[in-house]
Amino acid sequence: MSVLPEESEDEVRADPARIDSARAEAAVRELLLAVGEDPDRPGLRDTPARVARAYAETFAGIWQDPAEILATVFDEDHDELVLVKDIPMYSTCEHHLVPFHGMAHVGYIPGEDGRVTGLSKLGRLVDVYARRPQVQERMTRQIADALDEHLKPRGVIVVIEAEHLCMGMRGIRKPGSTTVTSAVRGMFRDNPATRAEAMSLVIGR
Ligand SMILES: Nc1nc2c(ncn2[C@@H]2O[C@H](COP(=O)(O)OP(=O)(O)OP(=O)(O)O)[C@@H](O)[C@H]2O)c(=O)[nH]1
Ligand SMILES: [Zn+2]
Repeated sequence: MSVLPEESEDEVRADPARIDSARAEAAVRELLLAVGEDPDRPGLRDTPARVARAYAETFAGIWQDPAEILATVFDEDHDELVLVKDIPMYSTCEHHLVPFHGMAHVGYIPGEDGRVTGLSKLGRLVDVYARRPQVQERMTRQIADALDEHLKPRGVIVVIEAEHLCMGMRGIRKPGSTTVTSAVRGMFRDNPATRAEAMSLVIGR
């Protein structure tokens, strides 16, 4: 029996049965025709199938349930901050279907029961919401709300710093600009000092 690493390639590739591959392939072929390309030339012949497979991975989060990820909890009796910083994330801007990417920082203060979840689960949670057509603000809130709902913590803080390729490679063409969004719940929302302390830990390098 083989033991898969935490985030195996197989796992990331998602469930191909969940995507209508034939439909995705036909759509990519149409798009290539629409921009004036020849989808039958040798270099593009396999492209619709490749894009369909890539989309199955890029949008795998549509089919994933955050509750399953956050079902792993440990009784640690910990009542102070748990923060995982610099979680790399790749998402897709739902307006232009091009990537935005950067870092997510996810922290929480466990609830009365002192239960914590596995550290890797915070990264998995980010992926569940990143692998969907997204808007950065919504993704930030969704991560915070999922933690709030499933862990019942005293507080949650989520900060995402990302570069949107739709603002770099096209349109306004401002490559290198970073968009920072935050969502705070519980203690981080109610107590400015707690929030400021967490923010300095998150943003401080
Ligand atoms: N608030 C927010 N805006 C986003 C995000 N991703 C992309 N956008 C913006 O969505 C907007 C879409 O604007 P539209 O005027 O409908 O589309 P557009 O003509 O392609 O806009 P330009 O990008 O300005 O060329 C743009 O201003 C993008 O910068 C995001 O995650 N959050
Ligand atoms: Zn965009």
